[in-house]
Amino acid sequence: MTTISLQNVWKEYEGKVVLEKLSLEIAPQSFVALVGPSGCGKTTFLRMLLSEETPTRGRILIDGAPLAPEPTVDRGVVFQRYSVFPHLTVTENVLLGKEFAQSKFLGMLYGKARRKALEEADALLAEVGLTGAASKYPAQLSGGMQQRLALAQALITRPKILLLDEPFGALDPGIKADIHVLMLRLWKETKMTVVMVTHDLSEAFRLGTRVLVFERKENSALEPDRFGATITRDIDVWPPKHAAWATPAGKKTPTH
Ligand SMILES: Nc1ncnc2c1ncn2[C@@H]1O[C@H](COP(=O)(O)OP(=O)(O)OP(=O)(O)O)[C@@H](O)[C@H]1O
Repeated sequence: MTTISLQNVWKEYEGKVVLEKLSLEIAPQSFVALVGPSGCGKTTFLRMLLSEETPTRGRILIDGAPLAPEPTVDRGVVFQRYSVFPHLTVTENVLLGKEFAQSKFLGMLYGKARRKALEEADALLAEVGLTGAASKYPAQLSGGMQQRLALAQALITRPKILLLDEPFGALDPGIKADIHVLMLRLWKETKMTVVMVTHDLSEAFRLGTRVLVFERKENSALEPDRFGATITRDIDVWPPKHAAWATPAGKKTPTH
């Protein structure tokens, strides 16, 4: 159960204001979809939640405590591309998430710990419909399968927060629809808080419990760097998804 709070957060790069006056409470188990014009700072927002960037002003709190200064395993991330490592097999890619979590320095799992991690990886691969692809390399998978793998890799550490940067943006519509069903199921089962950037409004409303619109309210031709984007719309999606998306027993996971 993770609450994210932003208190008057600003982000500037070399005097250029990208984001301003972000004050926001994200309730536990929310699925927040972020939309807005290109370049308005959506990825920057995610990177701040991941501690890859720090706010220029303001505070970000997780369950009331300041955000850790570096990325931690309780925050998973999936990008549109390049989330997985091409030289590792599907299973090795999933294990890698676990290995990073286990030991920052050695990064390898041995003996009993490795066997346990392998069991977890197998279960997760089954969950995302990739059992048959365990020994393949990412280049041998379709785009949809690669994103399923990226999800499995992000989920092996059981993050409390999952950050998604246009994860399904490059997928064909049919494959996208299947992975949406999977995403909602994973979100429900894990009880994570999800924050997803998307350019696709219908995706935002299909997956999100809440849709945030980022836009620049003010523009100045003379001082183009003066104003950043902020939240201009904050929409609770109706009907609420928690009840409607109960996982049926004997679920079926497509494999593309
Ligand atoms: N490390 C950086 N140094 C300087 N400027 C940056 C840096 N990262 C992002 N920016 C600038 O911040 C602004 C917002 O970028 P960001 O990638 O967050 O936007 P976005 O809304 O995610 O865009 P898109 O929808 O096109 O992916 C852009 O003007 C970008 O050039």
